[in-house]
Formats: sequence, C-alpha cells, structure tokens
Amino acid sequence: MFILVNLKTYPCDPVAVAEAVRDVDDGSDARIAVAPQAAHLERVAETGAETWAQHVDPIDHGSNTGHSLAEGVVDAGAAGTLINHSERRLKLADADGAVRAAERAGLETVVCANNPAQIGAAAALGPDAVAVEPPELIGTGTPVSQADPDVVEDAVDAAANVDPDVAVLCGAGISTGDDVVAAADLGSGGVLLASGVAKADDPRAALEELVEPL
Ligand SMILES: O=C(CO)COP(=O)(O)O
Repeated sequence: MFILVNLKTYPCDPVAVAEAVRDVDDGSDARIAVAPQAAHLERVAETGAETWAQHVDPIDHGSNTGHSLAEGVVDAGAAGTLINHSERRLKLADADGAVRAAERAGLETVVCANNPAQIGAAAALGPDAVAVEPPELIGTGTPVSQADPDVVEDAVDAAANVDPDVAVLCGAGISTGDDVVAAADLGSGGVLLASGVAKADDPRAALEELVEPL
C-alpha cells in the first residue's frame, strides 16, 4: 500500500514528520511519502523521506509570477506531485496541463477527484494514479472506507474502465491501520491522508499505528 501524507498548511514540524515517514517506511512493507508545503520541500527532501509536492501549475519556464514550476519542485527534491486536490481545484484543461508539466519534469502524478464520476476524467489524463476524496469527509476523522465504501469501489471500477494501469488511492478521514486495511479490501492501492498524522500529538506513533496491520 502507498500511504501519502499530505501536510497541507497544518502547523506541524515538517522535518520531524518527514523523519518519522522515512523511519516508518524503512521498517514496513508500505511505501510512505510526505507532501509538505512548497516552502518546506527542500528541508523535507533532505531527510531522505520520499517527498511530494501538493501542487504544480500547468506552466513552463518563463513569465509565470507566483506559480509552481514542476522543474522547480524537482530541484527542491520532490519525486511526485498531487494535482487537483479538493483544496486546490483546477479546470480540466489546467489539470491536463499540470499532468503534462509533471511528466516533462519526471514527477510521478496523483490526480485527485471528489467522486467516482470525476475519477474517469482524472484517469483519462494519464496520471500514474488517481485519488478519490469526498470533500465532505475530509478532516472529519470518519473514514471514506467506512462512511461510503461504494465511493471507493466505484472509483476503482471507473478508473479500470478508462485505464487498468492507473492505480486508485482513496482518502478523507483515514487515520488508523484498520482504515488502511479497509481501503485495500475495497480495491484501493493506497491512501491519502492528512489530519490523522499532521494533527496528531505524536505523528510518529500515528504512522506506526497506520502500518501496523499491513
Ligand atoms: O485531504 C486529505 C488528504 O489529501 C484528507 O485529509 P484528512 O486525512 O485530514 O481527512
């Protein structure tokens, strides 16, 4: 299972979380990566943890003030990027452009979608993976795998209908090892989560608990 920990803009210590991600990844069969704020990418990548950007823009080198260039996040140490997170939504054409920019720079891509209907469109952009995250469950602590298992199964089917090689992650409310196992049982190849680790009193313990049943 791929566990991608999105730190959003939570006021956690990104380096401490990244060191925990690195160590727990080393000691488990799961693949764990961390997506800090853009300003923290370099310090996080220096820990040796697999580091992802939260977003890249559909741009190339040039006159693009305030944008995030795919090559720039690679220079900072990122190996992959989220695209079209529910908190950083893009028009379809811009999501497409962001996937192309990420590919150009050699970044792995996860395109996010709110529901299974959007997953088909996300998969059609040709990313490495898609992630279904119902916005109403994000940050609630109620796991999508429990609250709405059909969302995960339908997303897996929708992606497979477009491209069986596109992996499907799920997210929203995931915080325990049981949630990760439930996601896997529904056909998900990984989970995307944030508050369960970033807001935990002890992020390292939260990560250890997540991978414990795997
Ligand atoms: O948006 C998410 C991950 O990108 C999910 O957030 P929570 O894990 O806090 O529900």
